[in-house]
Formats: sequence, C-alpha cells, structure tokens
Amino acid sequence: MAASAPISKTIYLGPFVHSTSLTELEISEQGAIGVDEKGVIAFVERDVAHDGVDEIKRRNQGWENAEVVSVEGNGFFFPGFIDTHTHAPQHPNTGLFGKTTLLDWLQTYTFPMEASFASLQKASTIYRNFVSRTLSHGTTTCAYYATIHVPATNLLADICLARGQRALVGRVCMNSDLSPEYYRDESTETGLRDSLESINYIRSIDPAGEIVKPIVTPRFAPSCTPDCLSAMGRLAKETDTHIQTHISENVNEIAFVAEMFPAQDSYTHVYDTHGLLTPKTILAHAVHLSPEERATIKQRGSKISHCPASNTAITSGCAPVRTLLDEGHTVGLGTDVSGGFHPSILENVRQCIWVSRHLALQTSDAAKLSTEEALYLATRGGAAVVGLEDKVGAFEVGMEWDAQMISLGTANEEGCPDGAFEDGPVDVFGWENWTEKVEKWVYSGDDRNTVAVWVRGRLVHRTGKFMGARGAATP
Ligand SMILES: Nc1nc2[nH]cnc2c(=O)[nH]1
Ligand SMILES: [Zn+2]
Repeated sequence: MAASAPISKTIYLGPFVHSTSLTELEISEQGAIGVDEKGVIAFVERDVAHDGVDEIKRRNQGWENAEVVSVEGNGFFFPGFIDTHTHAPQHPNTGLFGKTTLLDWLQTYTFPMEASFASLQKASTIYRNFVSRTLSHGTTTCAYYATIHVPATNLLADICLARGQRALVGRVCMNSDLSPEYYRDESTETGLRDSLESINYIRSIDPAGEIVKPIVTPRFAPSCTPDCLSAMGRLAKETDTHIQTHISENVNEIAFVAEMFPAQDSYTHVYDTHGLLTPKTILAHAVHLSPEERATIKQRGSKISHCPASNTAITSGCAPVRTLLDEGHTVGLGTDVSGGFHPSILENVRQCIWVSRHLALQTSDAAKLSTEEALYLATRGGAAVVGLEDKVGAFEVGMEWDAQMISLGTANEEGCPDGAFEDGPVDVFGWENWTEKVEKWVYSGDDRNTVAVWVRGRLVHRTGKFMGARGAATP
C-alpha cells in the first residue's frame, strides 16, 4: 500500500488506551481524537458517549467536514509500537537458532544470510516482506540494521519511505577478522566511504528526516578494529547522526572484547573511548553491564534497547530492566530479529514481563515489570530511545497520529464455518471490564487483532476487518 495519498482531517472515535507515565495506562472508554491534514493530533476529547459526531464536530471549529473512523466491537486505539532494534536481513532466519549462543550463532546463521544481500533482488524480496510484516504487527517506527551492502541498505530506506514506516536505517560497518572474508568491509576507509554514501542517500530521499533517517551502525566492538570504531564515532559527530550498536549481550562476547581491547577497562569504555556514546546512541542488550558502566552510559545520555525474546532464545541472560529504570536510563524494546524469534513488539512486551519474572525468582519481587510498564517501554520508552518522544508514543495534542486499531472480536462457541477463529486468539465474552480486555490483548493477542495502522495520519496497513472511514459527514 503506497503511503502517498493525501489525508483529510479525521476524527478517530471510540476507546483509546495509552501510557501517561511508566506505571499508568489511561483507558478512555469514549474518546474522540481529531487528527489534521498533516497527521498531527489537534484535539483529544474524553467521555463523548452522549455527544453525537455532529456535536463533536460543532464544538471543534473547522472540523465540520472531517471524516470519522470508528472503532467497532471490542476495539480500541493504541499508539503504534516502536521497535528500537532489529535486523531486517535476518528475517528469513526467524526461529532458527537451535542451541547456539551469540558467537557461534553469528557464524552459523547470521553472516551467511547477511552476505547474500549482495543480491539486490533477494534484498528486495526480503525487505518488502519484513517491512510489511512489522507494519502488520503495529510497528510504526523501527530502528533497522541492514547489511554491509550500500545498494541493499538504500533499498531498505526506499521501502520504508514508500510504505510510510518511520525508520532509522543503518549500513552495518564491520571490518575485523571476526567476520568471514566473504562478508566484511575491506578496510576502515571503505567502510567509512560506504557508510557515508548510505547516509547521504537516505538524507537525499527524505531531507527533513520525517520518515526515514540514517543511523551509523558499527556492528559491535568485536566486529570493528579500533580505528574503525573511531571513524564511526567521528562520522556520527560530523553528520549529526544517530548511532546503534550492541553492548554486553553475552559473557563470551564480553571476554572477547576484554582480549581485543586490553587498554580499556570495560566494554562501555571501549565505545566511550571511540566517541560512540552520545545522547543519540542506541545500545542493544545491556545484559551484563557493571554499575560503573551503567553510570557512564547514563552520564553520556545514551539509550538502551531491551531485547527479551532474543536474550532468551540465544541464551544471553536476563537484562536488569528494573535496575536500569530505577537508575533513570531511557529504555525501549527491540525484537532483535533473528536473535529474537518474533517480529512483534507485542510478543516482546510479554517476553519482557516473563524475563522480569525469571529475574524476580532469582533476586527479588522488585524486578517484576507490570503490564503497564511493559506497554510504556513498547511505546513512550521506545520513542525516547529513538529521539521521537515529542512526536509519537502517546495520544497528546501536538503529537503525530502513529496508531493502531485493535479489534478483539467477540467470543463464539464454534468459530467460523470452517472451524477457524478468524477474529484472532482473544475471546471476549462481554463481561470483561476495559482493564481486563487490554490485558487479554497483551497476553494473548496477535497481528489478527491489529486491523489498521497509521503513521503521521496515513493508513499504512489494514486487514479485511477494517471498515475504513465513514466519509465526510455533512455538518
Ligand atoms: N543479537 C545480535 N547480537 C549481535 N552482536 C553482533 N551482531 C549481532 C546480531 O546480529 N544480533
Ligand atoms: Zn541485534
């Protein structure tokens, strides 16, 4: 679906749910949210049950001809999800990891797959599929790692822009001999040249960075020589670009970093020394950081992407999210496909809650994350990680309409005529209160419940269940 059609003023009518703080979820059962032609939220009204649409239009001057999109059935509007860390070229490997851990997983599954993106045709097939897939799960903003290939990386940015998904797109920089000869940058110079070429291309297709932005992407310390890390730090500074990399994911990786960089006393210090810890840096994993490392990251204002499904699948560990939050870190969620086994942030909301409970079993109850906290990480937390906290992640006047319509359907006894339950896995019997409905979605919903998705007011995904706008009603 192209995202280029003009949009008209629209009133989104029905229940809406969003985070107002880390611990509080607002559930407004009878809402009306006005979104202007630029996709910006112009008004948010609550308790409009007894006002007809005409009354809402009358009291908001200039909205007489607005279209109306209503939630049907057991549905609600929810902010679009932010995926703060994923690898688009690894999507064909989703679910494939066996019993590997990070370093052998990279060699066995990841590098061979990524190397094949020298073929633009293959990249086109997989990237189109993955962007559609993440949109169908309600992901409206995504921080993508591509591969070392400039044409394929640029194509990923083209696809995100055409489909209307907000994205940070990074050409992966990796020149050390950790990577096989068939898949690495020839030298620091060629890596720098290629990363700059991709930054310039992405800025040329979206000069204001409204939908797609480049991001400097040194894969992780073991993949880069010291001069390569420094070059990436300088590049990000000179081009005022975001940075993404991995940190402290796996104990063998950390030992490897200590061997490779003996002059630095920690993994964090390696990145700090090379100018890679800035307020625009996204650090994935942060599972095994020391208190001193966490303090440095906090001081630099760098952000953390928690990837719970990945950390469980490739057995990296349980990231101490409660500690990170208590210390004031900015934390969002990442799917980390295909270390992570699922492209859905909703799945990672659940996984982050499960990981926190396993940590609670080993430490104390305080480690447990609530449903509200996990949903905050998936939306407002993620928005802050990618530097979009003023624009997306919640429904407030002045923010942009990045949203998903959730439909839970109605329970029936026999499914559909062919025996399937086409409305998805959530059964709502009618007696549930709104908190219970949201919890049912969080713990057992999936993409069948995400019937429509908007970015900046544009419809970027819909299922057959979405009824669309009622059209411009007469005043
Ligand atoms: N999970 C994960 N960790 C990494 N560390 C370096 N590269 C990767 C990657 O592709 N995935
Ligand atoms: Zn990753």
